[in-house]
Amino acid sequence: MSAPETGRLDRLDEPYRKKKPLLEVEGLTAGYGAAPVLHDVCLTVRPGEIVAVLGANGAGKTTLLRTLSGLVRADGGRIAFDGEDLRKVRVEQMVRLGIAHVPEGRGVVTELTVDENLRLGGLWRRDRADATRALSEVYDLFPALAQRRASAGHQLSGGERQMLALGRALIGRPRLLLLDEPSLGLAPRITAQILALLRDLRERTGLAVLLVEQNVRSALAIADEGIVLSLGRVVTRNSAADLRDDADLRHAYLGF
Ligand SMILES: Nc1ncnc2c1ncn2[C@@H]1O[C@H](COP(=O)(O)OP(=O)(O)OP(=O)(O)O)[C@@H](O)[C@H]1O
Repeated sequence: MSAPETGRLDRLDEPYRKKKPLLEVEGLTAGYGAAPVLHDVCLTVRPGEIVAVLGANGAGKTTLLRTLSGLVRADGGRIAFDGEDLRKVRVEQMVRLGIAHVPEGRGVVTELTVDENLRLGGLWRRDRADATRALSEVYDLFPALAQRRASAGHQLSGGERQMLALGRALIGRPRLLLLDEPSLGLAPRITAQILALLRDLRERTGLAVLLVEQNVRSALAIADEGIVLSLGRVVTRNSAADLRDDADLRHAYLGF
């Protein structure tokens, strides 16, 4: 396998390139048993940067997010978040540190109401007033959820559930969002709304996002950088604009 192509990253838009990385991953190896799924994965995400993780089914995208959030144990390599060694941080401490993971399949508690689900995301806040403020910020972001705050999770549409999962992650005001397949099962219009919201959040709050997405065009439309995984290895890292616009790159790494 040839070394990942990285030269074009120099052309990424400022100011993101100047900022110190928030997440730094080097030589990451991880998997579920004897044979690793991820091999020697390296990536960085800077504050306010959206990095899309692309690749075919089974390439290891979900495993990467699960390893970063501590759900899968890393066998080797370095994961640093704001300089702190994430491999030593327990899963339940990730939210306090500023990392939120929205897994594929969304993880909404279907028996609880919208309001209760959101409060779960802010339970760790000591200050009740702050938790209430965070809750109203999320309702401002998702007016559809505000209208359904008393509805149970199982009464929501797929799009509403995805918004709820995202809202629950955002209530902790994370610095880094690990987002797995937000478009899964959603109508293109809802997907576009959710992705536009991410872009807006990063502009306003400096939120950094590591975005796993099967819908390559949508992901590259909002991302700054794209990383392509194949069989658990990073085969290329490029600016999203190059992956979008350079037909040779697209054919070589994304197959379209
Ligand atoms: N819990 C698990 N136990 C054992 N192997 C697993 C487990 N989850 C995933 N794998 C294997 O790890 C590899 C990578 O899977 P992963 O779900 O990370 O890929 P992916 O790129 O997210 O795929 P998709 O786009 O289909 O969701 C696959 O070969 C898969 O079979």
